[in-house]
Amino acid sequence: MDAENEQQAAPAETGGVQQRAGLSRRAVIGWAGAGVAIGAAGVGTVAAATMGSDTPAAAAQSQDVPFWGEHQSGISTPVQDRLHFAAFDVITEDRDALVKMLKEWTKAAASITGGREVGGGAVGVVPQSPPDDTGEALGLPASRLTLTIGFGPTLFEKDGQDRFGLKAKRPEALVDLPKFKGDRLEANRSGGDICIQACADDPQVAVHAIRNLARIGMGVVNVRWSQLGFGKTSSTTPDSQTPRNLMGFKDGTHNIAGTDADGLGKHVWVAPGDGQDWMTGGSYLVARRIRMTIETWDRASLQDQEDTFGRTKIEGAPYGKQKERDAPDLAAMPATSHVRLAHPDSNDGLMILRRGYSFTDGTDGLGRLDAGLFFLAYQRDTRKAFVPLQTKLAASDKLNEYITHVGSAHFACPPGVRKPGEWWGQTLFG
Ligand SMILES: C=CC1=C(C)c2cc3[nH]c(cc4nc(cc5[nH]c(cc1n2)c(C)c5CCC(=O)O)C(CCC(=O)O)=C4C)c(C)c3C=C
Ligand SMILES: [Fe+2]
Repeated sequence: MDAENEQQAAPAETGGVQQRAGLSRRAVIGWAGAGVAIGAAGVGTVAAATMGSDTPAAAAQSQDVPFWGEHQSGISTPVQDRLHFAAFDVITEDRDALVKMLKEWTKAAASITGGREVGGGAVGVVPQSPPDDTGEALGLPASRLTLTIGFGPTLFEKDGQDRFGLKAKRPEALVDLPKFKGDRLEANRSGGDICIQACADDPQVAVHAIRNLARIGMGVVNVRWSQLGFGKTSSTTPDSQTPRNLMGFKDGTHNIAGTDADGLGKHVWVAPGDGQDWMTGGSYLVARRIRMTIETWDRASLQDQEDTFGRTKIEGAPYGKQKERDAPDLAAMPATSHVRLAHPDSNDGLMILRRGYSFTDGTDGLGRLDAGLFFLAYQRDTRKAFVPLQTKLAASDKLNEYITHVGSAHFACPPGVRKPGEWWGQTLFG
C-alpha cells in the first residue's frame, strides 16, 4: 500500500478515528451543528454515519456499494435510479500525468462511493485554496453510488498512431463499432478516450461524483460529452418490479441477473484466455444514445405498439402467454418484433447485460421532445454480442419506425480494484 492510500484506509484500521481526508459527508454536517439533519434523515447513529463504509453495519446503513472487488461495481450491481455518464478526451501526451490522475481518481472514487468527501473535504485545508470537494453532496448518504471506468479505442491509438505506448495492449474485442443501418451519429455525442458511469439513487450524488472527477482531471482530461439518465430501463434483479421505458413498456424482463454467476461468467466477464490478460475480470461496454420519436409513437395504436415488441403493454406478457415471466413462444410474435429478433433463441444463445436509462433533454427546436433511451450494455466480447445483434436489429426491427441511434461509444472496462493501494487502470498501465 502506498502512503497516499494508507491514509485513505486509515479509519478502518484505527477503529474509525478519522483524519481530515476521508471524512464522512454526514459527519461534517453533524460537526457543523446540524446533527438534527442526520437524525431526521433516519440514518441511524452518528457513530455509524461517521464511519462511512468501514464496517458492514455502517455500509448497510449508509447505502454503500463496496468499491473494492474482483469486478468493478456498477455492472452486475442492482440498477440504481439515476445515471450521470461522462466520456472524456485525454488532452495530455504525458503518460505519467495520466497515471497520476488515475491514481487520484481511484482515491476519490473510493471516498465518494463510501459517502465520504474528496481529499481534504469541502471546507478545505486552508481558506486561501479552493476546497478539494465541491460540497454539493454534503449531508447526503452514499445513495448506492457506483463509479465504473472504461477505456475507449482512441486511448490506445488515434489515426493509426500509438498513444501512451498502449497500442499493442488494445484488445481485439475493443473494435471500432461499424456504422449500422439507420445510424445518425453525432460526433459530439460519440466516442471518448475514457468513460465514467456514475449510478446512484440520488442524481445529486451521481452529478457530484462526475463533477469532482472532472475537476481532479483538469489539464489531463476534458469532458467530451455527458448524459443524465433517470427511470432505469432495465433490471438485474428479477424479483423486483420491472421498470418501464418512455414507450410505456416493461423493459428488462429478460436480462442477465446480477446474482446469476453462470450467466455473468458466460456472457459478461472477460475470462482468462479471451485476449488481453489485463482485461480478465472486466467487461466491454457499449453506450448508445437512442432517440425516440415519441410524438409518432403516441399516435400509434395499442395493437401496433404491442406488435412492435411482441409483448403486451400492461402486463409485459409475451404474445400467446398470460404473465410477464412466462416463457415466450417466439413463433407467436410478429416476425419483425423487437423481442423475437433479440431473444437468445433467435441468436445462437447470445445475451448481453442491459443497464440503460431514459433521458429527456428538452426539445429539439421543432416542437418535439429530445427523449429516448440511453442504452448501456455489458458483454464479454462485443464482436460476438452487440455487433451481430445490432446488425440484425438495424436491418429489420419494427422498433426502427420509432427510434434513431444518435450517439455511440465503446469502452473496455477493466477488472475491479481489489484493495486500497491498487488503482483504476493498473492492470493496463502497471
Ligand atoms: C442491440 C441490442 C438492443 C438494442 C439497441 C435495444 C434497444 C431498445 N430496446 C427497447 C425496449 C425493449 N427491449 C426489450 C428486450 C430486449 N432488447 C434487447 C436488445 C436491444 N434493445 C434484448 C437482448 C432484449 C431481450 C430479448 C429477450 O431475451 O426476450 C424489451 C422487452 C422486455 C425485456 O425483456 O426487457 C423492451 C420493451 C427500446 C425501447 C430500445 C431502444 C430505444
Ligand atoms: Fe431492447
